[in-house]
Order: sequence, then structure tokens, then C-alpha cells
Amino acid sequence: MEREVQRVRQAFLSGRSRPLRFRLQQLEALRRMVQEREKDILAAIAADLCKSELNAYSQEVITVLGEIDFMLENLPEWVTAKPVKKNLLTMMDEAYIQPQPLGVVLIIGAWNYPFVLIIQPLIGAIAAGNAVIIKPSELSENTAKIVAKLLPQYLDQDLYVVINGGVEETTELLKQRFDHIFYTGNTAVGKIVMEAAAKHLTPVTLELGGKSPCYIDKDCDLDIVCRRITWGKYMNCGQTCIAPDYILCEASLQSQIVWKIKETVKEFYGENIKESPDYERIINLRHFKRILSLLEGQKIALGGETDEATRYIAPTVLTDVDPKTKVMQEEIFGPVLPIVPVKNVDEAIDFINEREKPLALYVFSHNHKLIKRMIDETSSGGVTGNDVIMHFTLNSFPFGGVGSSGMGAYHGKHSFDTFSHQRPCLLKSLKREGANKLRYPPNSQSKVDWGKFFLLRRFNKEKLGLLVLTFLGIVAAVLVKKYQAVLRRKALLIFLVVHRLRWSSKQR
Ligand SMILES: NC(=O)c1ccc[n+]([C@@H]2O[C@H](COP(=O)([O-])OP(=O)(O)OC[C@H]3O[C@@H](n4cnc5c(N)ncnc54)[C@H](O)[C@@H]3O)[C@@H](O)[C@H]2O)c1
Ligand SMILES: CCCCCCC=O
Repeated sequence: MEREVQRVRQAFLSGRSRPLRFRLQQLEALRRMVQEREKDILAAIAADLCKSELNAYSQEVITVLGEIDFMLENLPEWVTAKPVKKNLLTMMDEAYIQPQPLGVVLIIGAWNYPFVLIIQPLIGAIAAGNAVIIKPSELSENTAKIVAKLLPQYLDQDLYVVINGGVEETTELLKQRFDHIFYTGNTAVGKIVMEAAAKHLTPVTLELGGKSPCYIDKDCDLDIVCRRITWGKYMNCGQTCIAPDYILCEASLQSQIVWKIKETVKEFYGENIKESPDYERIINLRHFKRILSLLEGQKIALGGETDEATRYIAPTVLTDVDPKTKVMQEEIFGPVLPIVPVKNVDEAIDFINEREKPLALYVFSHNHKLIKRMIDETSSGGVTGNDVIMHFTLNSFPFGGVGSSGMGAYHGKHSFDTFSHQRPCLLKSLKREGANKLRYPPNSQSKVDWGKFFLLRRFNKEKLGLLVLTFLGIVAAVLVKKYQAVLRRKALLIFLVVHRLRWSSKQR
């Protein structure tokens, strides 16, 4: 493992990942890979998650292609140095911010969207000029294998390397020194990753999970609300980091919500959900059993049917859920939707604020003020009002968590920034030493006053005139000194011309 990381580091140190042209070429090659090998990629995702190729394309491939196009379009502007505002002390100097690659980046992916969750950060890391080691999730093994096979066929083989394996391999990998670690997965492993990173003072981006609440106000169109929630909750069989985890609403709304979700489920997946190409399965038996255990003791208002052999769990809704029960203690990450009754929006806000900060928050209402209030008085990684999931699709948004749902963010320019160091560059001249004397010892009150003038621009009005005069005097002195020879020549010329004119007038 150490040798592998060393090899990637050597490739980074060669400097070839840095030029803009190279980054664009690699991103174009990645796009070609996705386009030319689309069938293989979709088949792998389909095999891992029992997902139709159409769904795999719309949920993963479109995002990847959109992100590559966005990078290709904007990268030339992002990589350029940006001049910054200067102060009086540096007004004659060159001051700019130059984004630079961090070095060797480790990307650890999760299994639930196994392709996009490793390729989207990879796009950002390449765009920023880094070398990358990718560790796909071992649970989505088909996608892990196809990515390991395809990437070296299209990208630089020494700069971008896939390492497959499970906990043992990841643990070994985490002992190595990286310049950034980008991890997607559960909070418990997030802590392990951060601890390992701390040994090398490596910065981390942690894309974690949590219980994303969904508040439904009584003032809203429940048909539309339930259609949107049904889509976001049961997509990928509930195995979506930003799926609405549970509903908060007034008790009286529960039966209507259940009825409308039931109707929508029928509309989306037909009478026989098991036959629907749009309904996925739980990733493995461990997760299947974990989700089943969350149903114990609950009032199942919809669904609840399961099949261990195919790891099928029907779209399920629980009503009158007690917040102290297990289903409300951990992220569900499956097709189970508890409804927790609350009296009103105040109680909903308190409920959310008493718990860990979620990755996403959803609020449905016709009342715009109520939505704004919910946003102002709570915290979460992202928010969508009157819909679910959709903030993920906007690559101008930073995507990430807050508190226990994660740290750092990515997508679009935010990915580029995550994988870049914003390097401040100040280029001074070795001339103009006079002005610098101000900061050299021995210090004096007058130097401090000048310092205040130059840096804090704090001065009283009476002294201002004097200071402006002094400054103009200095400028004049500098100019005189600089142009002394020219001035002398000009004076001589004027003198000669005047004398010549006087002499010629005398002659006449
Ligand atoms: N914020 C996001 O963008 C996002 C996206 C997807 C999933 N998630 C969250 O991820 C969770 C689901 O993923 P998961 O954690 O089950 O995925 P997972 O089991 O695939 O684990 C994630 C990664 O961590 C590695 N890993 C597992 N155990 C480890 C250990 N002990 N030491 C070192 N590495 C280890 C795995 O090899 C894998 O690559 C959910 O909480 C979900 O909300 C978050
Ligand atoms: C529509 C795709 C959503 C992907 C969300 C990633 C987290 O699980």
C-alpha cells in the first residue's frame, strides 16, 4: 500500500497533473469513458442495487456527465490567478490568489450510489490538478470492479489509481499520508477516517448521513406533497443519504398522508411492486435485517411486506411513532417512513433542534414565511422547500453536511475549491525601500502613526491635510529624483532656447 501511494506521489511530483491543458484532457477522457463504456457501467450499478439501467443512468450517469461539462466550461476561469484588493503599503506590488492542487487525494466512496459518489469527487480532484487514489465501497463490488478496470484505460495510470478492498485495506490505506481525504459514508466510520487523518494533519471532507426531517404544514397541497415525498423516500429503496428520513406533521394529517402515499406508490410501482423495474432492493442481508428490526413494535399503516431471499422491503409508512423508539434513533436508510405527530411548527422546530444536525431538511407549505422561519431557526447541510432531494441536482450549491452530518462540501466550483489550496501571492519589488523603513526597528510613535495611516486608515481630520501634503511631497520628491536627469536636460534645453531667442532678437 505504501509503495502504491508513493508511486502516485511521484507522479504528482512530476508536475504533469498541473497544466490546465492536461486537466481538461483527463476530464475529456473521463467523459469518453462514461460515454463509450456506458453499458458496462450501468450493468454494474444494476447488478449491485437491482436497479434498472434507466434509473442508473438518470440517478448517476447524468450527474457525472453534467459535472464534467460544467468543469470543462468553467475550469479555464477558475484556475487563473485572481488579483486582490491592496492596502496603501502594498499598492505598488502585485497581489493575487493562485489556486493550487493539494497533492495526493484519497477518495473513499459509499455503496448506495456507487458510481457518482466516487466519480464526482474525482472530477473535482482532477480539475484542481491533484493525483488521486480511489477506494470504492466493497459492498457495491460490481461497480468497484468496473471502475478499477476502466479508469486505467482512459486516464493517466500513475496519477489516478483505484484500490479495491474492504475494511482491512482501507485501514491500511488510512495509515498513509495524504494531502486530503474525501470520505462518503456513515458517521461512525467518518470518525475513524478523521482520527487517522489527524495523525498526519491531513484535512478531511466528510460526506456523512443522518436523519433528514420533513415537516408538512397543514396549509399545503397534500397530493403534490405526497407525490414528491414518495419519489424521494423510495428512490433507491430508501438508500439515499438525503432521503426524507421521517415526517413531522399534525396528528390529524396522518391518515390523509398515508392514503395519498399509498395511491402514489400504486401509480409509481404498479399493483405488484416486486415486479416494478423502478423499485430497488436492499444492498445486503445485514442492512435488510437492520431495517426489519426498526419495524418492531411500530404501527404499520402501509407496506411492511418483506422477502429475505431477494432483500425486498415494500414501501412502508409508520404512524404515531414515538420519538424514543429505535426507528427514530438511527438513520433508517431504507424504505420505511415514520410519521411523528407534532402540535405545530414551533414543536417541529424544537424537535429538529434537539437532535443532531441533519444532512437535509424538507418543509412543505403554501406559507412562504413559515418555510423561511423553518430555515432561519434550524440547521442542516441543505434545505429544499416544497420538494425533496432536488438541492443535490444544482451544482452551484455546495453539497455537504454540518455538525454530525459532515464537514466540507463539493459539486461544481465547490469541488474545485475543496481540492485546491487558495495560495496568497504577494510580489514586491526590491526597490522603494524608503517606505519599508516604517516597519523596521527601532519603533517610534511616529512610525506607529504612519502604520495606522497606511494600514488602519485611522487619522484625525486636522492631521489629514498635513498627511496628504506630506504624501504628495514624498510623491513629488520621488518623481523629481526619478526624473532628475530628464528634468535637468529639459531645463538646459529651455535655457538654450530662451538664450537663442534673445540673441536672435538682439541681432535683428
Ligand atoms: N453525504 C453524502 O453525500 C452521502 C452519500 C451517500 C451515503 N452517505 C451516508 O453513508 C452511509 C451509508 O454508507 P455506508 O457507511 O454504509 O457505506 P460503506 O459501508 O460503503 O462505507 C463507506 C466506506 O467506508 C469504508 N469503511 C467501512 N468501514 C470502515 C472502517 N472500519 N475503517 C475504514 N473504512 C471503512 C468502506 O470500505 C467504504 O469505502 C449513510 O449514513 C448515508 O447517509 C452520505
Ligand atoms: C438523485 C441522486 C441523489 C444522490 C444522493 C447521494 C446520496 O446518497
